[in-house]
Amino acid sequence: MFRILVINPGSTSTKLAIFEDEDCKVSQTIYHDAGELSKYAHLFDQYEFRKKALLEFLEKSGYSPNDFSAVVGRGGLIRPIPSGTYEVDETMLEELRQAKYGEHASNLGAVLAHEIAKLAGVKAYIVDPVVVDEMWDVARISGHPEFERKSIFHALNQKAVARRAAAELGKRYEDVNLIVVHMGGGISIGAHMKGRVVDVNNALDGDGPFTPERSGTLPLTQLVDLCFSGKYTKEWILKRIKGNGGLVAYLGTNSAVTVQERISKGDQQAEIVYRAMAFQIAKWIGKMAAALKGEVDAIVLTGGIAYDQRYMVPWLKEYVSFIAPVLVYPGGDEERALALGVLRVLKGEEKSKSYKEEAEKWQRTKSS
Ligand SMILES: Nc1ncnc2c1ncn2[C@@H]1O[C@H](COP(=O)(O)OP(=O)(O)O)[C@@H](O)[C@H]1O
Ligand SMILES: CCCC(=O)OP(=O)(O)O
Repeated sequence: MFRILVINPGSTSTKLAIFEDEDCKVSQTIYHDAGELSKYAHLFDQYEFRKKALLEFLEKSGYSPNDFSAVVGRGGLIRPIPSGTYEVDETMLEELRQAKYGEHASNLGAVLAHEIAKLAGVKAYIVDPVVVDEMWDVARISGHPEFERKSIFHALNQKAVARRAAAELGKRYEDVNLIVVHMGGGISIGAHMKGRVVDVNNALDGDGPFTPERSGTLPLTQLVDLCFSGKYTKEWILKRIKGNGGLVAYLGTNSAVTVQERISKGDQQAEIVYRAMAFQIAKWIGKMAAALKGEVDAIVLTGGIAYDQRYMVPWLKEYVSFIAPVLVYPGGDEERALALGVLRVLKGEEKSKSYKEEAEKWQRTKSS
């Protein structure tokens, strides 16, 4: 039996789980509100507080680092690579610690996994990091050669629920076309064509709907004017785009649960903002339907906000049911997908990939 510790840091939560082979023995989701997170100027300033949550989880569950066969963390902002299970290595750790490719909570996954794995003398892994890139070249073109659209999204959960949806449709993932919508702290909408995510919004940039904590696509000229107004620092503006945008900016909370409570008590401002989020998500689903030329087997809703059966799910169905049937997987399958990715390696069913080799290979294909 293999026992695997799973560490999944998200922008609004830390999710932890312990698996024994395929069985989840214990799991916990800790939500972090916008006020708590706003104390930290940079992502790595959150390291100790997220580590404390992890150690408390281990203690409360009665485990110590020595109990694990391997540790797996959510994969963060590194260089673009194909889908798969990767051993955490020094190059990856250094890039994450320096935030060489940007800041996001997922960057903490590999670093925390490495720290616990080192104590136990076992290996640390990541699976399907947020930079998995299978995008068509035509989807990379932004509108100006100095700007490139990038594939940064909830790759792990999108792939996991897409496989589940395909199985539910009685087909292989490689034989279906799906639009997968992950609604968490960030929101990504991916066009999955026969097992490949051929287009997706960059969930971290101004590309997509607004989200609990991000602004999404903003009117460009107004943004440029703000940048040159002389009133704000670059950090302040970036924080409005990611961290203090979206629901946080309009309603002062990153919690869709709080917004739903406010709507149910008659808060009209909360209702119009939350409805606008649904409206923007629906329009992105429409874009992805066009990318798939209308051949869509199903639309799959997932992530924390897909638990919202009162407002978000029915609103989205109202807008997009004409495209394809809508399947709902609330929360998602991230912890299981992380554990199973490592289990396949531990059982010898699959080889783990080398980050350095795959990143260099990806770069060579791009430049050839
Ligand atoms: N039962 C629920 N109903 C509606 N929204 C929910 C529910 N549970 C969590 N959420 C919302 O989902 C969002 C977080 O989703 P999650 O996928 O956990 O995000 P992340 O991994 O980015 O932290 C938050 O806005 C949270 O309030
Ligand atoms: C980095 C893209 C994935 C993302 O937005 O994750 P969260 O929803 O956890 O912020």
